[in-house]
Amino acid sequence: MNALIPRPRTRPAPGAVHVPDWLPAQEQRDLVRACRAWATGPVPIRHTRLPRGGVMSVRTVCLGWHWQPYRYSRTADDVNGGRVAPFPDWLGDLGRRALADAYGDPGAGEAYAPDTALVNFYDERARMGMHQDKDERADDPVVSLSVGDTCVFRFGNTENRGKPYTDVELASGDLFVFGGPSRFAYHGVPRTLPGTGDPATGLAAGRLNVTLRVTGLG
Ligand SMILES: O=C(O)CCC(=O)C(=O)O
Ligand SMILES: [Fe+2]
Repeated sequence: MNALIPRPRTRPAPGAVHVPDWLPAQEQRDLVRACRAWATGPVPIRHTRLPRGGVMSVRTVCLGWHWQPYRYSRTADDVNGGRVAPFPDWLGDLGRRALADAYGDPGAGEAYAPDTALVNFYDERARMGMHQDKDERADDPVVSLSVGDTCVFRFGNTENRGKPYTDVELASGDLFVFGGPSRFAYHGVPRTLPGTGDPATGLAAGRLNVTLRVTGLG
């Protein structure tokens, strides 16, 4: 929900930009509707299984390429073997607009060609530990869009999971981009703030996050 006083843009690290209230309400609703459809299949949204037997508390469904720890494939071999839904053109357009706005660089926007999206759903207990997005074979920026409950997004350094890091609140409609020197920075979601989302988005509870990436895979 929009605050009376707009939240300022911040740059927690070089190449990392937080743009509050970037996605208009109607597009948040459209994104929720699309995520709801993707969550049903061809590969259903699921708690990702980790190699050591654990499961992630977040539920994830992928577009374009399927991600499982720690690789991308065209088929969801750890779910139902299905081929993931295609990465839609409109989502690429959204990513180009996002990047151009975040960096104030129309050229960077035009050149951006994401080919995968990870759609994450957080219920009130879900969290994501500090990690790097490093299974891509390209160093193009990651574009992240959030809808629903606000979360604490921890954006760290490229060396380790610890300090220095910056905690940023990502609210519904916020954009976060990390590229350049921050592309391989550790980041995570220590918690969400249940009840902070506006049900008018179509999401009665929880948080959706969509990250767009360039896999560099052919
Ligand atoms: O939920 C978020 O804001 C971050 C998600 C994330 O880091 C990931 O999917 O790799
Ligand atoms: Fe990540």
